[in-house]
Amino acid sequence: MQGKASAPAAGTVLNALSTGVGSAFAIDEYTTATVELSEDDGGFEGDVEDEPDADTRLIETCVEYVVDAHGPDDVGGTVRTESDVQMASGLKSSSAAANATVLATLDALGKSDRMTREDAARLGVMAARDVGVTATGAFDDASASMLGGVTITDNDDDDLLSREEVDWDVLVWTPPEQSFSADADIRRCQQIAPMARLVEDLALSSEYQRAMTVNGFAFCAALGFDPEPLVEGLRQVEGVSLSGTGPSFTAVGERPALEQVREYWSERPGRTWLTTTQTEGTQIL
Ligand SMILES: Nc1ncnc2c1ncn2[C@@H]1O[C@H](COP(=O)(O)OP(=O)(O)OP(=O)(O)O)[C@@H](O)[C@H]1O
Ligand SMILES: O=C(O)C1=C[C@@H](O)[C@@H](O)[C@H](O)C1
Repeated sequence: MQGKASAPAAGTVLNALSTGVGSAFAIDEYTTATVELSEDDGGFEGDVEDEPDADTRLIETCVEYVVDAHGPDDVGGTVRTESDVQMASGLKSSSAAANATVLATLDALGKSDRMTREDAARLGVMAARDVGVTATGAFDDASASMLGGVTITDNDDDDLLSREEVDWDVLVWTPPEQSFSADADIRRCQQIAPMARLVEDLALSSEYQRAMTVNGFAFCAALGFDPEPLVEGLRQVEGVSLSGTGPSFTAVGERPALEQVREYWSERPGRTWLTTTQTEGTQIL
């Protein structure tokens, strides 16, 4: 029994580490999961392409929870992910890996109609909480990746507050470093809650680009990132932010303006590339 699914990465409008309310938008870069199940009870083994030392507990736990809920007894198997974006870079690869794995496992079981897509994202969030790779559960990131478009969520109760489709070009700068969400300084993020509430108000009014820019300055300050890429971005576009807990930055707007921003950002170490928003969300292949 084999199943395969592909989930988009995402960028941040509002980081949820401050108040529990977060917002993210899906981008056209993917993590793909392939799940093979067989009738044995040998457990589930995960593997991340080109990352032999990666922590595979998240994807193994996602397979296990789907099989427990919807599969027969005595099933074991493997799960392998391949990704366009590097892990722990602020582009929600953990949410994409979880979403792709949950839908690939349902596909392998022939049970893809058994869960709504929102609940499939919630199951991945539960696995992420249980293995400790998230601060709030990150239902904002998971819902954006599962449903596509831009979502706003309350991660305290995994509630979807809003979803809207947007059509932006997106510039991404990913420095070579990693920054794990589970290691972020939550206390400092909570200290900037008045700024997060302002970002939330802007996002709920669909002023996403201004929202993400305020988010960017606030969370660069709280998490100790240099805000210079934001200042460079604002010369050309209205929407620019630190993504997630970093270290990536994203800028959104029209392509010619983003090509100008790329001139500044590509002077820095790491990878700078252009992509677009994505509206289809996670797909079974
Ligand atoms: N492609 C992948 N395949 C399997 N597991 C992954 C993958 N990407 C991330 N993970 C899991 O998620 C953990 C990293 O989670 P983290 O939330 O820090 O990264 P991120 O999602 O890239 O960052 P952010 O939440 O800031 O966007 C990894 O240690 C691993 O357990
Ligand atoms: O781990 C978490 O709870 C989160 C991590 C980042 O991606 C944040 O952007 C997100 O809002 C919440």
